[in-house]
Amino acid sequence: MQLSSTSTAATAGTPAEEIIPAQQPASGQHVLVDLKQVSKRFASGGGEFTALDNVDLHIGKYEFVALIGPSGCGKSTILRLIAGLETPSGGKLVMDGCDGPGEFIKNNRLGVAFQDHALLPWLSAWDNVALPCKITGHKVNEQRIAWLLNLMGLTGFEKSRPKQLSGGMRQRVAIARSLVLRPELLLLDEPFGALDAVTRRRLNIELQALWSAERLTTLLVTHSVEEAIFLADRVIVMSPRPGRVRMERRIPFQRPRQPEIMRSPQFHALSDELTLALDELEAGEDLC
Ligand SMILES: Nc1ncnc2c1ncn2[C@@H]1O[C@H](COP(=O)(O)OP(=O)(O)OP(=O)(O)O)[C@@H](O)[C@H]1O
Repeated sequence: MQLSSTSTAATAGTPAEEIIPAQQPASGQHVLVDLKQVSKRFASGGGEFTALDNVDLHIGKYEFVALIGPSGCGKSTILRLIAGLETPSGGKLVMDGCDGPGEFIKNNRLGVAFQDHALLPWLSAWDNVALPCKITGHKVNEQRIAWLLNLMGLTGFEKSRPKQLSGGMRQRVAIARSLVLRPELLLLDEPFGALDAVTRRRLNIELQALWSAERLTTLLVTHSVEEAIFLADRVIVMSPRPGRVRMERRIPFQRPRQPEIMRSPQFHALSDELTLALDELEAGEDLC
């Protein structure tokens, strides 16, 4: 299969009008995150290694975008650039009209939850969620913490320490923590990667509810094609060596989405198409 970032070809079960030109939020949508021809090079063995090459990626306000691609294609590097943990070697990162993520970080407009949940083991679930308030000198909003813990199915576990919680619960505490300061933009890097399929599916439903309730803009990195299709408005496929955006699909399912959509022919068609694309990229086929 030929992949193209500007593909307009219809796929089985996916009407042509639902496939939009590459890397664009829906027309008229306010662009919150705008990567313009962004490159990232790392020092490597006395030379340089290009992790990202001319990446164009636009995320609209309130959009849910999922990034998938073979290991090492630069998905986490994109998240780290947006989170201000790395700086671009070339190109521009514009966030809500400002140069770089500084304004987002300063004003707590950014929430981050990565696979390694990094909860403090000596604090309770409640205190871990409250931690960003304390670090930034914000008043601890007890009502909001209770609401977030409830939304994440953690009511009754407020006093539990991380080691007393399951992996899924710890991940949910980390997501609640990332949201306590009411960020507008949520960055999720494989937040459910280490969990079993059943727990993962349940958390996907909870995450969807949370995304709707909070009116969040979300960028999710995942290795699961099904997770990407279930959650996202758009799925973006990257290729490795160097990392580039190769393809994208707009996901047509209405919200709120029920797990039953995963059994629909349209879901299967999208899943097959994206999985095939990943297989080809993994095999290193020339897609240009
Ligand atoms: N700080 C760094 N220094 C040197 N190389 C790095 C650094 N960070 C990332 N890389 C390299 O950049 C490439 C992209 O890494 P990145 O973690 O973004 O990929 P990924 O798509 O998220 O991978 P995975 O799916 O396995 O998590 C990899 O080859 C990685 O080794």
